[in-house]
Amino acid sequence: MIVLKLGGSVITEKDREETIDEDRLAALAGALAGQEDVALVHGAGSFGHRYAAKHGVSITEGTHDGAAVREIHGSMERLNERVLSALGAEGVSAVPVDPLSLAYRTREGELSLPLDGIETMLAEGFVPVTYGDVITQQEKGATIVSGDELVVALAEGLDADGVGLCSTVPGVLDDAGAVIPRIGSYDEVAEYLGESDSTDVTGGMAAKVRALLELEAPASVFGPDAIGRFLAGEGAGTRID
Ligand SMILES: Nc1ncnc2c1ncn2[C@@H]1O[C@H](COP(=O)(O)OP(=O)(O)OP(=O)(O)O)[C@@H](O)[C@H]1O
Ligand SMILES: C=C(C)CCOP(=O)(O)O
Repeated sequence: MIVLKLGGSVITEKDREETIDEDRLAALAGALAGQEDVALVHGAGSFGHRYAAKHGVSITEGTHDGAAVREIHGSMERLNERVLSALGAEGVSAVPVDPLSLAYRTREGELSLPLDGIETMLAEGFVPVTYGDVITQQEKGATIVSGDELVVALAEGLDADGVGLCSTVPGVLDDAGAVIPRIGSYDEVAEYLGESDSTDVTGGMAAKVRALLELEAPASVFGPDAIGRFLAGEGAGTRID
């Protein structure tokens, strides 16, 4: 099975509040038509990040304010609903997986994500669709979990054969803007890796590469045009292994 993340900046217009990139989302959903054995994750883009920033909540900064949690989570639910309906329109048997209700962080910040329900969804032919969200954390109230963290937890826990991150960029880029074909260690590319270029409380490309290098399964970072190649098992963007 594969774990695939649709980047928030791909499926939304990241600089326009709560705005979907309809054409992009429809094209990605079309590429996934007929696909099974895939767990999907999506990021926040213009939906979750600005509410998280407004309330000062991040992966490490928590809140005990229920209204803040509801506002961040509500925004992500609205985005998830749109992703589900785009997938549904292509006949994908997509079903939601809500991190706030399912997952939590320990006091040390470790993510706990029970997988039995998701495994059963996959076994029954559903395509689970989860997303970066706000989740509770012991002694901190609630913090953000990024879609990238969920990708790692799903890939490890479900023993994925492959991992894909579909982002706005065609891959991890070097200082000349060229796609780096393969990354085997963080140090070889650290100088090129930066933060996201818009409001993003979870880290941009540096955090992604770091997390993907820790996985057993090979991972790829690619742009929306390459999703078909990725799903066909062909080379797409940057391979991280
Ligand atoms: N060396 C690099 N190569 C490619 N992108 C880079 C690099 N350094 C920084 N970036 C930034 O990382 C961004 C991708 O990370 P970002 O977190 O925005 O993506 P996403 O996963 O699509 O969105 P989201 O986090 O909302 O789900 C790129 O748009 C770019 O601005
Ligand atoms: C900001 C929120 C709610 C989730 C962030 O998830 P990401 O866009 O995958 O980093």
